Amino acid sequence: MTSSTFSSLSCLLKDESQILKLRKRSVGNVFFKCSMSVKSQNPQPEVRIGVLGASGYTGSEIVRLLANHPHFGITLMTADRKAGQPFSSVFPHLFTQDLPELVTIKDADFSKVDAIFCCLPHGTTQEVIKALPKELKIVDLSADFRLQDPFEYEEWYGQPHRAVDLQKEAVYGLTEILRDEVKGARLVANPGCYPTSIQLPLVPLMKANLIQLGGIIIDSKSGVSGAGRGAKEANLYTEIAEGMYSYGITRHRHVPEIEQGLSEAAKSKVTVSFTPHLMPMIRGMQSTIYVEMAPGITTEDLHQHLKVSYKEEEFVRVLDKGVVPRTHNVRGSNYCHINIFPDRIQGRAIIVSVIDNLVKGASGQALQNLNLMMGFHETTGLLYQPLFP
Ligand SMILES: NC(=O)C1=CN([C@@H]2O[C@H](COP(=O)(O)OP(=O)(O)OC[C@H]3O[C@@H](n4cnc5c(N)ncnc54)[C@H](OP(=O)(O)O)[C@@H]3O)[C@@H](O)[C@H]2O)C=CC1
Ligand SMILES: CC(=O)N[C@@H](CCC(=O)OP(=O)(O)O)C(=O)O
Repeated sequence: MTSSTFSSLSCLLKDESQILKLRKRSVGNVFFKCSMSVKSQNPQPEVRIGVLGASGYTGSEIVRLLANHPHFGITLMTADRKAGQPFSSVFPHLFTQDLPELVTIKDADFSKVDAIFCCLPHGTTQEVIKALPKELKIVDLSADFRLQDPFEYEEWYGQPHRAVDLQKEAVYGLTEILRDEVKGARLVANPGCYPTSIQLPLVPLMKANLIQLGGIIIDSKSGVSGAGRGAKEANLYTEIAEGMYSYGITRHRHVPEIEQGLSEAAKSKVTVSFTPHLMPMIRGMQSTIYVEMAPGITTEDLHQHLKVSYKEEEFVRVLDKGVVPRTHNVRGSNYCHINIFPDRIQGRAIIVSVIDNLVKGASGQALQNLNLMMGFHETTGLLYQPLFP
């Protein structure tokens, strides 16, 4: 099929799954051009989107992804310190789009939107979402609504939860695992980046009782964009370049989120050793997970089970035996690559999982969720191929 045939055909298709099948026989870049032309012929968006925190890393990543979306159009964008500045001066790489100005949340007109991506710091988020009109669909990228138990929130976040009803209402948006719940949700708590990279491989294995619940060791590494765009001494180039360090040892706030998801999958309390590391790279995240297999189970069994579990999934790829997942191979995309290796210690396996923290670990998964909540195919606007190297 030639590029131009693909463009004309896929622009005529309404059903995103048909486009997906077509794309698999063509190239990703052509799909991008097609989606842009659909958008330009359709100036009134079907779904009007607000991005709260559009001047941050995850907010701007939402804006980048929505450039490729045929149904969603941005009609509201907020910022805090950068309110009043033209978006094109805050993020010149996104200058091609016709975007609204950056306003404060106080000045935002929520009658202009049908759905919200909330890309604000945790703590602030619960106060903001509590005050929003109740009919809005919301995907929240912060940690505020991920934990089901308000006391656990208080223990790990150091202050009482101030929107407990919303915390109860929120659905945890690990899309591949909780797709049906996400479809019917009004408020989705988008998972943290580390918990996404960890739960995607472990949840299916736990549900099938293929690994032991004890002795799980998780060593994770993140790019610096995971810490957001706000200026902090610890994130200066001089502090990050040519070195790495672990942080939050035994007390990182993603521990309860990881344990909550794994305990639900195992139907029994799971406790993990989790150590995150900051790496001298901009994007990307790797989790290396050491597990003990159930008696009689081999790494081939784990690999085969994950292959089967994710065989219909666009965004989770279980690599062929021996192929090492690399952050470069998912960069800028919504893909998660996973593989499993035998440990030298008998009975143990080593699982490696990689994502882009800003895409599958944040804005990409958020868009996947909002697509489902609004009744569209979940891959809509997300079929970017990774940016290698
Ligand atoms: N970065 C990542 O990889 C991931 C981040 N997350 C979570 O997503 C959320 C956003 O993260 P990220 O984009 O990295 O953060 P950034 O620091 O890059 O952006 C934060 C945004 O929130 C705005 N903001 C800050 N404080 C306030 C406030 N008090 N009132 C209103 N707006 C405010 C900022 O505006 P201004 O710049 O104008 O001051 C900016 O637009 C966080 O909760 C984060 O933990 C989740 C997964 C991964
Ligand atoms: C490198 C870095 O600093 N990463 C962040 C995690 C990013 C994330 O997922 O944060 P939320 O849970 O707030 O959404 C951290 O360790 O706190």
